[in-house]
Amino acid sequence: MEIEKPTWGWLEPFEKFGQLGDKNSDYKKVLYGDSITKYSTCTHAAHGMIYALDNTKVWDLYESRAAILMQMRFDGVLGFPGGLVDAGENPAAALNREMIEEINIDTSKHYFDDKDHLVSYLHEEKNLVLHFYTKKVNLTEFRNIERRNLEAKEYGIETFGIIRPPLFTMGDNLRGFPAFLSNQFAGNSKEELLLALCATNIMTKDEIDIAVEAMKKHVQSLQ
Ligand SMILES: O=c1[nH]cnc2c1ncn2[C@@H]1O[C@H](COP(=O)(O)OP(=O)(O)O)[C@@H](O)[C@H]1O
Repeated sequence: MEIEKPTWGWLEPFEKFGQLGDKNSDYKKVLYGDSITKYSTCTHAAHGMIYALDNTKVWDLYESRAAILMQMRFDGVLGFPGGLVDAGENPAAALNREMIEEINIDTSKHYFDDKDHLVSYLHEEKNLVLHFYTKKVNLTEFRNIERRNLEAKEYGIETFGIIRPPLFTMGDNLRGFPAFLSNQFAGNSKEELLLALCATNIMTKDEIDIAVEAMKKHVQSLQ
C-alpha cells in the first residue's frame, strides 16, 4: 500500500543526503588531504563537537567528566552543529559559518581550524564526505555558548535545541548513555561521538564498548 504523503510539512523536495538507515559500514575513513583532492567532486559537510571537561561530582555519586554539545535537528534526529560546505569553501570555514547560523557561536572567541580536525569519512554511494572537528572550551565558556544558542538565526528552523548527552549509566545498564545511544542520529554522528569520547579520553574504549552493547541489546528487544 502506498503511504499517503502529508500535505503540510512534507520536506521531500528539499532532501538530499539526510535519509536515515545508513550503516556504519557505509562510511569509510579517509585522510583529510585525500578527501579534498581525490574527492573534490563529492559533496562535503563539516560538523563539530564543542566540549568542556568537568570534574564536578554529581549527587556525590559520580564525576560528570564532560559537557558535550549536540543538537536536536529539524528532522527529529540528533547530530552535531554543522552543515554543507559551499563550493570552494574550506571545511573549517564552512563549519564556523554553520556554527554561527545554528548555535550563534562567537567566532571571535571560539572557532574551528584545521588543527581541530579529528576524522573524515566517505559515503561512496551518496558521494558525500563528512569532516568532523572537536573543540575544547572551559566549562564557563561552554555555559555561555549554551546560553547564546537561543538567539541563533536558525533556532527553531534547523536547530530545535542543543542538548548534552548523559555519559553515566544507571543501574538497569540502559538508562543514561546507552539509552541516549539508542536514539536516531544523523549521518554517522553517533560514530563520531564515540570516536571523540575516546580520543579526548573522556571515556575508555571498554566503557564505550559496554554502553554500545547495552544499547544494541535494548534496540533488539524493541523489535
Ligand atoms: O553531526 C553530524 N555528523 C555527521 N554527519 C552529519 C551530521 N549531521 C548531519 N550529517 C550528514 O551530513 C549531511 C549534511 O549535513 P546538514 O544536514 O547538517 O547540512 P545542511 O544543514 O547544510 O543541510 C546530512 O544530510 C547528514 O547525512
